[in-house]
Amino acid sequence: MLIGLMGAGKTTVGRRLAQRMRLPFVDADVEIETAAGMTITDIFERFGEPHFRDGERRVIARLIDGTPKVIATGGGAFLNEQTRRLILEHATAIWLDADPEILADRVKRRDTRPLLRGKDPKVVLTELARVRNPFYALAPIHIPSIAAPHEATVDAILKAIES
Ligand SMILES: Nc1ncnc2c1ncn2[C@@H]1O[C@H](COP(=O)(O)OP(=O)(O)O)[C@@H](O)[C@H]1O
Ligand SMILES: O=C(O)C1=C[C@@H](OP(=O)(O)O)[C@@H](O)[C@H](O)C1
Ligand SMILES: [Mg+2]
Repeated sequence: MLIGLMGAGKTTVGRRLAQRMRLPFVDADVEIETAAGMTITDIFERFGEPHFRDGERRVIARLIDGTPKVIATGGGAFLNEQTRRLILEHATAIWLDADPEILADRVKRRDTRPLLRGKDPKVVLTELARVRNPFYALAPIHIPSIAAPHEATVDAILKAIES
């Protein structure tokens, strides 16, 4: 289960990790969008963040309950106390970690993250790192999300899982 801030690479690295482990890959954000029949941006706009977090918790509970898989969470999932407990008790949490400056650069390409809309991503991500990193640090595995290739990050994760 990959956790960490927006742009850390949970989705992209998670997909490669799953291929290497020959496990199915699921992105919780995609599952939420499918279940709700609308985009994350629309869920935030129409129902607000608490409603999104509630759906996120239910989706992650369902995914954890199923067959073994690699799961990419959305960056805020681990901050919800119930979701965090589920993940820590029933999955292997892997924190993909990078500096806010690097993350800000990576998230510029897509405009699908409601928390960053119309704001300076570096400012938002610096504040989120301050608040969230102490929680992410509860994960048993901590991996720096270095610059490409993703394969190097996947190797580091596989090594950490083995030991
Ligand atoms: N280690 C990396 N080096 C360079 N670019 C990366 C790296 N990890 C992710 N990216 C890029 O950053 C963007 C955000 O990655 P994504 O996997 O969506 O992050 P997350 O799901 O954690 O928000 C994507 O365009 C991705 O290709
Ligand atoms: O950090 C967050 O609170 C969020 C991160 C997003 O996922 P990514 O971390 O995959 O961008 C998505 O779940 C939503 O926009 C909220
Ligand atoms: Mg993602």
